[in-house]
Amino acid sequence: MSNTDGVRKKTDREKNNCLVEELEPRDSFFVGGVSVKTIALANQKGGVGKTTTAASLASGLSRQGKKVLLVDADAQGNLTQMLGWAQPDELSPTLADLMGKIITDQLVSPGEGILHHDSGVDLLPANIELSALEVTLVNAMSRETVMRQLLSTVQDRYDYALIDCMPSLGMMTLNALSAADSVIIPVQAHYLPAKGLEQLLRTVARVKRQLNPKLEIDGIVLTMVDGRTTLAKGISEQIRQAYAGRVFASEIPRSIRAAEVSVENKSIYDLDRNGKAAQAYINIYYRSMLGGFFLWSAIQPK
Ligand SMILES: Nc1ncnc2c1ncn2[C@@H]1O[C@H](COP(=O)(O)OP(=O)(O)OP(=O)(O)O)[C@@H](O)[C@H]1O
Repeated sequence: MSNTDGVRKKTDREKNNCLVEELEPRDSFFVGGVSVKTIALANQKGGVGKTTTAASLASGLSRQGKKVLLVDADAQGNLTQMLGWAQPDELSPTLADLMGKIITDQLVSPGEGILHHDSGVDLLPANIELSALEVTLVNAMSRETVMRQLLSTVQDRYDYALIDCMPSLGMMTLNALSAADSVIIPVQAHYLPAKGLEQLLRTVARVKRQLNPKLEIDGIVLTMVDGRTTLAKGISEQIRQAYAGRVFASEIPRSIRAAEVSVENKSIYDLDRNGKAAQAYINIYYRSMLGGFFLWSAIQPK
């Protein structure tokens, strides 16, 4: 794949030129930005480690003394459950209620609906109601920037906001990308994700051009890498070659401890502070704090 890399990039640019659908132009473009460093964890493929990565980066940043808000933007409410709220459907208000208030022009009090976890990380929870809200968003004014408006009500309270996106490229993910300063893309090193990744990168490019000029890509994180198999090593190598310069050097290994993060209500640092998964997440948040990669030129259509 390495010797065809130059050809691939050219082809991708051509694809960008002809396949990019235009987003409806909206006056919402001019809504003020959020001043915390806001990072969206996005990949339309399910089960790739978005939620585990969001929770692990948040705990790590919190341990560095940063004030961190986690935003569960997935109707499955997995992040909400991971942090110990086992019945997300019984919570109120949730992200859906608060975004609904923004849509209907009601006042949202700063901090409304935010839950405080013992670890020091705060959470805007989600539940199944977010699915209905996503349908409502389609006909809402400034529909792509409702989350950005909501997060602007707490912008002075946090150093970081991490948004755990749905496994889709629908309205909620567009809202997350419109609210974010940067995006981290977890990719499971288990199959070749080229097609899905190109689609995601084109979506990020459209959002940057049309809704959120400050949006950057922090990088692709390879997750659940099984270092024992030559298949995983080969796939990891191929992804690094295909997306040269856009992949974090640190890989998240497949590990029982990392899997336990989703059920133990403990962070990877509590479970295995010196393990490879914890160390890899530490490297990634340090890299992200430094501004990630400057990769934009690689995916901008000419
Ligand atoms: N490094 C890892 N090693 C082993 N298992 C992992 C690792 N990271 C995540 N998992 C497990 O993989 C599953 C999917 O992870 P996670 O929920 O973080 O993915 P996701 O992309 O957020 O999923 P969804 O798209 O459904 O929201 C979970 O059961 C989680 O515990």
